[in-house]
Amino acid sequence: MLRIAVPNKGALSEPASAMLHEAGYRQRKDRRELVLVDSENEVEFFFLRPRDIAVYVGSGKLDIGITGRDLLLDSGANAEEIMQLGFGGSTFRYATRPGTASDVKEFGGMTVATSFSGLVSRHLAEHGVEASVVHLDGAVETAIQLGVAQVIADVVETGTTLRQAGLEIISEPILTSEAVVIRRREADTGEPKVAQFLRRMQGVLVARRYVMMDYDIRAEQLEKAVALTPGLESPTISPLHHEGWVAVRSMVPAVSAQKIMDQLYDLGARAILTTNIHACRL
Ligand SMILES: Nc1ncnc2c1ncn2[C@@H]1O[C@H](COP(=O)(O)OP(=O)(O)OP(=O)(O)O)[C@@H](O)[C@H]1O
Ligand SMILES: O=P(O)(O)OC[C@H]1O[C@H](OP(=O)(O)OP(=O)(O)O)[C@H](O)[C@@H]1O
Ligand SMILES: [Mg+2]
Repeated sequence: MLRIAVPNKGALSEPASAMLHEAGYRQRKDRRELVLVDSENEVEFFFLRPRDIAVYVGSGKLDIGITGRDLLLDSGANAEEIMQLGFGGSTFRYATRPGTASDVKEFGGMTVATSFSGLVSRHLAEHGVEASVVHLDGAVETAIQLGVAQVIADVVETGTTLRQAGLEIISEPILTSEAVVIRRREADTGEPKVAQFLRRMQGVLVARRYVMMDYDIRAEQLEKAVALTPGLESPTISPLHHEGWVAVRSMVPAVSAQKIMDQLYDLGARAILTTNIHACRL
């Protein structure tokens, strides 16, 4: 059985379970379920706090985990990221009240409040800044108002939380994060069960990002049309009963599908259809 750690709460929990469900795995129906055996797929899921997942995977107790890159790096665990999952995107940044500082280098002698003290201590040291770091569990924005710190370092997605706390971002992001699949360092990612899991997750990513496009076009315009829809490997071209016409089938990025349809129409293509991809293996 492959043993996989999944966030049991927080921002990554629901999208992680949704993605696993799309990949054909059983997922829990009740949030109080902490372990779930999917015997059909020979996988066992452990629903754990996102912050603890790198620790379990790094120690080798669990084979694979889904967590945030920021949490992985903060943990210092013996684990590495092996796949990006395209959700839970955020930046990790410093913020202060306006006028406190305009660069990390000015934090010397100040106190920085954060839930990611490993990450922040390392970042300050790399920049040669001697500041104190106070570890808080969450809602760190309030630490400034309460006089516990002059600077905070936290996850920023839309920036709403910072704005509402009257804080402004300082400097470039400490890092850009998203949900990732992690594995213990030195572990074999080519191991068949792990490779199959990664292929399934990759299949979901492709199914979410691409649509299948079909259209008919005059043979003399085929090269121009194919340049617009090159596909991942190469488009399928089939003859049509109507002489001088061919049918083309190709995968295109979902975000540009409408624009490509307009361009194909202008080239003379007709019966242009897009359909969602439900699942795939490349
Ligand atoms: N607003 C957000 N948008 C995107 N990702 C986020 C957001 N908030 C947190 N994350 C990401 O989610 C992961 C876990 O953080 P989260 O805040 O969900 O866990 P937690 O703080 O342990 O749980 P909780 O907030 O429920 O106590 C981190 O990788 C973080 O980058
Ligand atoms: O930029 P925004 O879109 O406002 O999102 C960022 C906020 O989301 C997270 O908070 P969460 O709800 O997880 O609370 P926590 O601080 O208690 O973990 C994070 O810690 C920020 O406070
Ligand atoms: Mg949180």
